[in-house]
Amino acid sequence: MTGTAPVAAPVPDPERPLRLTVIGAGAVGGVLTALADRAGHEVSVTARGEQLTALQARGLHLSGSWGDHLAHPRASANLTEAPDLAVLTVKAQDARSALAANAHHLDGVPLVVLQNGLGGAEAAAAQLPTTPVIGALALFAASFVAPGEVAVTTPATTYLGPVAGTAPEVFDDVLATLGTFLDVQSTPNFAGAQWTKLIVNQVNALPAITGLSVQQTIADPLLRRILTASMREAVTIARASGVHFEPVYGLDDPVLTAFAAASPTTAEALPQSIATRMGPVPNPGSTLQSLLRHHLTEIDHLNGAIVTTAHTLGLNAPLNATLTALVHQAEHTGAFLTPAQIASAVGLSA
Ligand SMILES: NC(=O)C1=CN([C@@H]2O[C@H](COP(=O)(O)OP(=O)(O)OC[C@H]3O[C@@H](n4cnc5c(N)ncnc54)[C@H](OP(=O)(O)O)[C@@H]3O)[C@@H](O)[C@H]2O)C=CC1
Ligand SMILES: CC(C)(CO)C(=O)C(=O)O
Repeated sequence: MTGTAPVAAPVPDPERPLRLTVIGAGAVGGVLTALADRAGHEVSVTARGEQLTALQARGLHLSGSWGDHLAHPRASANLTEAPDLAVLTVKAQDARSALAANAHHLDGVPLVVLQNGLGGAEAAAAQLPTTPVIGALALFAASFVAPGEVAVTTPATTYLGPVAGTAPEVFDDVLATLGTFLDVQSTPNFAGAQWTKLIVNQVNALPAITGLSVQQTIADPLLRRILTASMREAVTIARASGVHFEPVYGLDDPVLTAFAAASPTTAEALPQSIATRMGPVPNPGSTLQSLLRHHLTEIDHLNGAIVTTAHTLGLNAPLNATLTALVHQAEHTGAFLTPAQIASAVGLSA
């Protein structure tokens, strides 16, 4: 894959385990916690609600594509000491308050911000000016099965990119450390990689509106047509704002340029290739998972980011705007829609 460089992982030193903390150990953070613990690192987490109670009482159980492991990380509502390395894995809308609550222990500590959407890592760097920040984009899929239980439904690479102001040697150290338990690659243009991931995350909205998995959504002819159209709209807006798509998950600038130029029917091959990569284990996606836990979603940072970008250019992204509104409707009503209802809402004939 061009523009990315695999890194040889160092062997963890049993004499001095690395003290890694995961801020917001939900689905993705839970997976990182269990993998890091299995690799011999000393892991602590912050969590809240039922998840915090379960972690303190029973520990954290990982299952799925990366095997089974039971970890007993130190769990608290907020950090109680400064770690060697921190990873922030809360949803975008919780990032600012989670960082504010832990800022005192993050001074000078390398912080990986693993978050979908645009600008999360950059916002963290602006909020914590004395903390070196590294951006991360996970392509593996993680499910929050129950408090204390997480599962990997699709194994895949996590892409890391430096944020302006972070020293190259700090970035290299973090890449090597995460490489001791995770499949990681560096990406030089992190903003371009965030955009490519945002195109992949077009798969999130329709499952949240229908209650279906990503794979079921893409298998449905009507939903696949809507998804293809929303992805094409997103690529068009990105290109209008001068984005260069970095290689992520088999997508890159030439692939997405050809996707936007293809006939709508030919273009459907792209979401189908994403479903194939995701494999057979149903993946609800992180947005539907928020809804199923009766939480607000990240949708304003996903399809909503396409709408915002369009507006800054004096353009519109009507399909992404409607999908954003339909996810908000599902947040408020708790009811799912059928493919035909969605087609009617977005003005497509069934
Ligand atoms: N799940 C996936 O497959 C993937 C997710 N991502 C991205 O990774 C990020 C994390 O997603 P995901 O793991 O699914 O989200 P989750 O909601 O499962 O995990 C986030 C956790 O952080 C907790 N939390 C929020 N604020 C705080 C706080 N201040 N202190 C302590 N804990 C807190 C949440 O608690 P509560 O439940 O109470 O809100 C929740 O348990 C998102 O940006 C997502 O888009 C990227 C790739 C794949
Ligand atoms: C890659 C994918 C689609 C995995 O589910 C994801 O990023 C998400 O669910 O938010």
